[in-house]
Amino acid sequence: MGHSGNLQLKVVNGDAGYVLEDVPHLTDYIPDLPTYPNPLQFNAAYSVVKQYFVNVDDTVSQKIVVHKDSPRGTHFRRAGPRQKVYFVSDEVHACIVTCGGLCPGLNTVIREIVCGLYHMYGVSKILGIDVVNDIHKRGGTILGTSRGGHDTSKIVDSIQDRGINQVYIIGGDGTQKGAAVIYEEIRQRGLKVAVAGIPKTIDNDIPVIDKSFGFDTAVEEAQRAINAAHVEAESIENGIGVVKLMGRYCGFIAMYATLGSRDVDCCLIPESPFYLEGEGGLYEFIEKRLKENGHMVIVIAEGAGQDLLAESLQSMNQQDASGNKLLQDVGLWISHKIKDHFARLHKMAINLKYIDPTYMIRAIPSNASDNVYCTLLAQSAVHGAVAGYTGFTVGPVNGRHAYIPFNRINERQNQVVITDRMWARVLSSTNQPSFLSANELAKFKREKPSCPVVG
Ligand SMILES: Nc1ncnc2c1ncn2[C@@H]1O[C@H](COP(=O)(O)OP(=O)(O)O)[C@@H](O)[C@H]1O
Ligand SMILES: O=P(O)(O)OC[C@H]1O[C@](O)(COP(=O)(O)O)[C@@H](O)[C@@H]1O
Ligand SMILES: [Mg+2]
Repeated sequence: MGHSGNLQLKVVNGDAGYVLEDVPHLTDYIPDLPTYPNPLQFNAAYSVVKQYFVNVDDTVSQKIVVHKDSPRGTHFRRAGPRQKVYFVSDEVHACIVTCGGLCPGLNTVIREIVCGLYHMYGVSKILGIDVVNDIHKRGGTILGTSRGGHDTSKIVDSIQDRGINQVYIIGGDGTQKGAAVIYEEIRQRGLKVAVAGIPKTIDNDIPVIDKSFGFDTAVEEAQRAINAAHVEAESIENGIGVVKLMGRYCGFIAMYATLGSRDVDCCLIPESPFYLEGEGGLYEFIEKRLKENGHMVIVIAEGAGQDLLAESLQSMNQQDASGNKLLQDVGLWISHKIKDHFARLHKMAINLKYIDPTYMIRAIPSNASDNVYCTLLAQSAVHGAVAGYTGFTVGPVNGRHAYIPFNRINERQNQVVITDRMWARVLSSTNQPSFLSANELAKFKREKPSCPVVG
């Protein structure tokens, strides 16, 4: 594993507080590169488009809610086809790589990079990939994936030895950090190789972009587990259904699955600390809800309550090969705690069923809307690389696809902001306690400035 290295930032300041956080271009370090007319203008399918190409000066604003006197803030270069390209078709030798955990839509992105390169730019040399026809109907990734094992020098040696000049890297926060150091090494070696990142994560914790692909599909699949938990719980006296959903450091899947379902009585996420015993605690709430409704459903993100687990179990502080924290099974732990608590109470017999769909929500093919999203991501990445941009991640910012410099994607991870309206919607839909005292809430409001939340 490496680090982000000596990334050179391209920031353009304009009047009235306008800031463009631009992405690198091959001509930044290789002067006098020849350009060619974009072949897209000869493509029959695109002849209906009023304006073939994105204006070179188009940018996408990160901030869309503004006041009369507020600065216009950060902008990113708009994604899309350019009039001039820096590669001719038969010069391009592309490769595609997928890293990290699985995510619905990986095969669609692969397929659409291949199809985009071929149909829009006449490129046929794409390393190791022949037939992509129906791969979008399958979950997983046809290329395989892994955690750990990053050696920048060897990777760039291999790119150089094979004559690859466009690298498409699909992966999450770890992968985008890897992509950033690969780009930096390529720049230092002065190679004409465009590096494009396509952000992937089931947890939806990549900053700046509106949402990551596959997230909607995962939230939809999570409904099946929640529905089963609800059916089980409501069919038996004092039934409790506990569903554990993915989310290592953030609770977006749990939050959206809860809001999508409306059958959930309590949603627990890593960002919102909770406690079990005493007034305002989880046990008290469970007892109250069972008395009112006779059953309840709890959704818990896998990263929630890890501090409580560490207190009662021996914390092992283990990591996977990529340095991600390995978590204790909070779903199993909380199910045992609830069962033990009510067994000790004697006055209330409960029936608890624990459902852990884990990999089922991410090992499935993407739904139709994620497929469309993946297609746009792939095409934006291809347009960017062919136009000579490099060292960028592509993604929608306020609904418009943009090229975002790696440093912005890699500087932090997105989390649910529990002082934002979206979390309030959850609390209001479940009517669960916030588990926060007035003092703690005030502290959260002070400490956590609003950061982007999907939706
Ligand atoms: N800080 C880092 N610098 C360079 N490469 C990294 C870094 N963190 C992770 N990687 C590499 O990125 C790849 C995927 O990372 P991982 O965290 O498993 O998945 P994800 O990309 O989904 O976050 C691994 O090969 C890992 O070695
Ligand atoms: O068992 P694995 O493959 O390491 O993946 C499990 C973890 O990956 C995640 O899905 C997140 O990883 P990604 O950001 O790579 O999608 C977590 O929610 C989960 O804890
Ligand atoms: Mg990760």
